[in-house]
Amino acid sequence: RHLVGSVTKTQGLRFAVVVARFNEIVTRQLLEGALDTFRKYSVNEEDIDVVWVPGSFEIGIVAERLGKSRNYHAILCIGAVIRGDTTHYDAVANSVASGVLSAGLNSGVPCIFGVLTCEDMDQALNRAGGKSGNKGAECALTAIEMASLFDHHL
Ligand SMILES: O=c1[nH]c(NC[C@H](O)[C@H](O)[C@H](O)CO)c([N+](=O)[O-])c(=O)[nH]1
Repeated sequence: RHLVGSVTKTQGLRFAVVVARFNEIVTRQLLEGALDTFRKYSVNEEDIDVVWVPGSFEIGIVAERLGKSRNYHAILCIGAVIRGDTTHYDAVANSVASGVLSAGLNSGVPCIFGVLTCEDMDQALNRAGGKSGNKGAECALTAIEMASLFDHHL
């Protein structure tokens, strides 16, 4: 048997989106891309909760708490870690990735990694609705597939 999530059967699926305010000109566009995709795939507005956190470092603990609430089928994590001239880029980038992974493993609810890690603002904006597409939209599709896989098969 091949167990696969469907992206067409979204009825009843509930999502949380954890989004970082840091680099908001990027993360707001990632969020819009995600919400547009949820709408396009007929996810009801009232089945989506958006939770804002100060920075990407804070995403993991909030995602785990939302997962443990058992209120959501998947949690989409959105942020933008940009090296630019910050010194603790590596510390933040590495901790954010492991934070999102742990949140999923610890809560048992799929936590989707929609955090950009870029060298500069241009790269980030290109991936948030620019010429490289919108990572927020891509990750919303991943969230739907994983939510459906877990809800129907796992
Ligand atoms: O989301 C980000 N947070 C950043 N730092 C803040 C961090 O996420 C925490 O909010 C902060 O360290 C307090 O815990 C960033 N940089 O510093 O470069 C960044 O690029 N992106």
